[in-house]
Amino acid sequence: MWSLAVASPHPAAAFAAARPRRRPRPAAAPSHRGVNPQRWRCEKTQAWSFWSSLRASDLPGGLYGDVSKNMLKPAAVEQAEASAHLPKGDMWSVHKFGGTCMGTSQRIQNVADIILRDPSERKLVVVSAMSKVTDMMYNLVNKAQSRDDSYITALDEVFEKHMAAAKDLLGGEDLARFLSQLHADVSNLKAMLRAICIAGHATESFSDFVVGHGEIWSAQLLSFAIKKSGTPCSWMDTREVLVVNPTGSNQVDPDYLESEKRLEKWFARLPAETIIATGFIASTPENIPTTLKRDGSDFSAAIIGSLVKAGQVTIWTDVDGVFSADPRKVSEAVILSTLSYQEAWEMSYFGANVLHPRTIIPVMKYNIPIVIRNMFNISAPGTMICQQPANESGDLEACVKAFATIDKLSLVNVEGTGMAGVPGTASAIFGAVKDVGANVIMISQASSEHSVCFAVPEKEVAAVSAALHVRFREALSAGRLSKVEVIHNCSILAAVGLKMASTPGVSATLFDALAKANINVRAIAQGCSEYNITVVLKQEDCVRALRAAHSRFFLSKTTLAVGIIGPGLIGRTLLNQLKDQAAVLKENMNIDLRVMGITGSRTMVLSDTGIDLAHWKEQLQTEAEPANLDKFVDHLSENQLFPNRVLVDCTADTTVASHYYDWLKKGIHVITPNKKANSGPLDKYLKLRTLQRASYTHYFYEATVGAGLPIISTLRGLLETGDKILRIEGIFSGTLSYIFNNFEGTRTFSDVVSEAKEAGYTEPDPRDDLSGTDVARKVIILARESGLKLELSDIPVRSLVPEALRSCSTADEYMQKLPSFDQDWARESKDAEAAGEVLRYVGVVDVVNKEGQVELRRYKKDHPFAQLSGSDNIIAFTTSRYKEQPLIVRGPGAGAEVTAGGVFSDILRLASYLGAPS
Ligand SMILES: NC(=O)C1=CN([C@@H]2O[C@H](COP(=O)(O)OP(=O)(O)OC[C@H]3O[C@@H](n4cnc5c(N)ncnc54)[C@H](O)[C@@H]3O)[C@@H](O)[C@H]2O)C=CC1
Ligand SMILES: N[C@@H](CC=O)C(=O)O
Ligand code: NA
Repeated sequence: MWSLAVASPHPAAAFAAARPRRRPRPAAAPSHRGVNPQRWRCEKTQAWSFWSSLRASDLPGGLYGDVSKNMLKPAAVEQAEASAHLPKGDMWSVHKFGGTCMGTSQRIQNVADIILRDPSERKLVVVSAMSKVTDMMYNLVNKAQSRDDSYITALDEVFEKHMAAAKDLLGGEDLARFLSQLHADVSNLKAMLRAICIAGHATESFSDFVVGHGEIWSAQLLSFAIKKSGTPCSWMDTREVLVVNPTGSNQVDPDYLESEKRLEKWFARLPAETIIATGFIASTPENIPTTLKRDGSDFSAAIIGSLVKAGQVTIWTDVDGVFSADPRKVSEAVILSTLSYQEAWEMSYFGANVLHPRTIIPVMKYNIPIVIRNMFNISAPGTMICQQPANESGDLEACVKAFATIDKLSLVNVEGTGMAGVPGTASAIFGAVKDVGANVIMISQASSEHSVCFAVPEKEVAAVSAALHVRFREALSAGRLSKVEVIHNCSILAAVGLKMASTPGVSATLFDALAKANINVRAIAQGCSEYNITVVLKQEDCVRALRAAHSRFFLSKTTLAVGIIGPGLIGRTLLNQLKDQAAVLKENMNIDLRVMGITGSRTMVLSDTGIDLAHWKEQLQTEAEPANLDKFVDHLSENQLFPNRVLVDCTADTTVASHYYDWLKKGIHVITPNKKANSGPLDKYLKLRTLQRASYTHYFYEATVGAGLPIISTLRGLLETGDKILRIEGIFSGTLSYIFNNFEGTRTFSDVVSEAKEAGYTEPDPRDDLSGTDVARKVIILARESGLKLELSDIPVRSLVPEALRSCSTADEYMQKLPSFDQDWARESKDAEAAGEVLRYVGVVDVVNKEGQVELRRYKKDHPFAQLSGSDNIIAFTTSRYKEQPLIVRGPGAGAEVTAGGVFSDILRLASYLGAPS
């Protein structure tokens, strides 16, 4: 079972400590009167009427002989004389233990201990059969029906299972009594199954009668186990008490009045304080054995809880309570401490295995709280389902309690202008749907009335579509309806919460979370009951949608699946920074970054849950597979665990950059220090930016200019606040800055270039720096950011690569040959020095004249550009607001740590755009 998590503590959260406790009476006295111990009178027992209720016509002629007499004598009859005086004043505490809880003798003993620890004066415990027994019993009937003799050995197994449990649990007289009853039951069942085998058929009531023994034995075992400790305890065969009417389709309706009467009679005979009742089984008004069908023992507990007006019904299971979302899909799902009846109801409708709505109805009538608890983790307080006061806080998180999903649906869209204002269209549509017996999960119609869409289970959609085509044949051919369209492979995501719709912002937050995870919503429904908002989406997006919505409302971690392309200098430095900072981000900012893949140009490593960043290098050597960018991207985008995906391109590769458009289109965010996309062909750049602006997918590239320095963000800030950029001028190359800052005196030009390369300032190929191309790219990036439509080829560049070295085939060859030009550089530098000047390689974006320049210029020694050191960049923005004195950003503009830091801060910016605290 999984259930729901709680967003904020509710007064009822303290329930665990005081459980079970008195429940305030509902304001209006319920019309249905409960069992009143004062009114119980001793009446002549009717118990045997049930046991003789198997109709003669149901039994194969004569074979059963005296079956009813041989059956275990009901506890009611057996113990009728042993009536203690009735306790007064306190309410019943009703418990229900399912098959898993009653799975072994040890577990039955644990159940007994739980009951004994319950301080309530009156306890009524509903039990299922020991685990697997119900299936074993159905199997007996099936075998007998198909005339398979092995039902005999199968019945022996059932016998042995219970005998073994009894021997473990009981001793002395109790054991002997249980075993003799068990033996008698099994002999009767053997005779009955033999009859079924001969007839080759069992009626439903025969089958229900056989199967019900599982509950009878488990109730007896538990009652003996409790009695062993000296506490008086009776067992109740609920077939004597619960009366239900079959309502077709595997459902029954309890007859509360008749059940109450019978319960009173039962208590009149047996006014016990601790009662173990059989779950699942009941009888018809004609005393024919039946079961509660699919609603099972939970329903038994709820009906009995309502009959005795219990103080509380505790459903014991093997999970800690109701989760905020399916924990198999959302690892951060939390246990809800409280849920209203309506919320629990909605959740179970939307697929959460909380409690069947029918289980909630009987107890809801009397405001009886249901508590779901884990029998294997008694310390967990569980989830209390009760009537909750309206949430007055207006707090979004408190409004949305939980999320649930339903898969394998199809959306049917009936569309056409002929529907608007025509009464009866909806009735015709849903009449056709009803005729094929399909179950409509949700309906949505926009007020234009031009289309009605609804969701049905995938397996029913073909019949629905065919029926609609037949029903609307004329309207379709006359054009009054344009189409009956089926959209396959859909899922529903439902946000559930009592006070959602009256709190502004809930749906905005939900849809924003979905939009940011690039999830397309196909249809929406929200009733005015305000309990849920339902969205239909593509099934493949459903888990991501669930996670995105859950993390937004529950302030759980903003999770981000990261793919790193190019673990070179910047890539590996970034990976190190991520490793060092991950715990802090989780702790302080609720951001959970998972590197799901790292790819170089030859090999790649992928992970479903996140690569261990302390060992990625070894993994890339030992566990790697051949690099394949498509597979890498698919791996990231198909991961269901993390709704938000980002690719970080740390290469300098043009081909990698050419994929950004497709990635953004897939909803994958892109972050990069690679300048190729933004300085490549203008049309592609514009297409990329247009897509980015139109979508919720982000593309950040701060490190492409000035590395970690805030250049792009400063420019954006100026533009977005309405400033007008006139000119951007500066030293944009860390490498060239370093070279001209350090190339003085006796040092050779080639030595300083080698130092810059060693320091990690240069591009993978240092000729990109020396040729001025890198600066030109940055000028283009800033020019385009400022609105100029320039191509790289529009920028005249003075290359510092000597003509003779331009044809070098590799960077290494270039570096080797560079010293032969040191003389030329020494001369140029000396000339400048003689004039009291320095050489500086500058870039200019002249927005006024719509052009860019890249030049080697000489500046006086007192010019700000002459004051730099190391790999400093300096960028001066002259704008309408910063006209007299430009706005200047200065600092190291190249190097592994600062560049990786710039990329990292883009990742965090993305996380904050996705909802992480800023
Ligand atoms: N070094 C610096 O100070 C700064 C660098 N950048 C940019 O950072 C990027 C990375 O620079 P570095 O780390 O210094 O270069 P690098 O050469 O050390 O690393 C690049 C990595 O990408 C890999 N790679 C190349 N093509 C690939 C492909 N198609 N698929 C997968 N992997 C591929 C290479 O094998 C290498 O491991 C460049 O675009 C550079 O312009 C930006 C600002 C400053
Ligand atoms: N090679 C570049 C690195 C940053 O973009 C530079 O030297 O500035
Ligand atoms: Na920058």
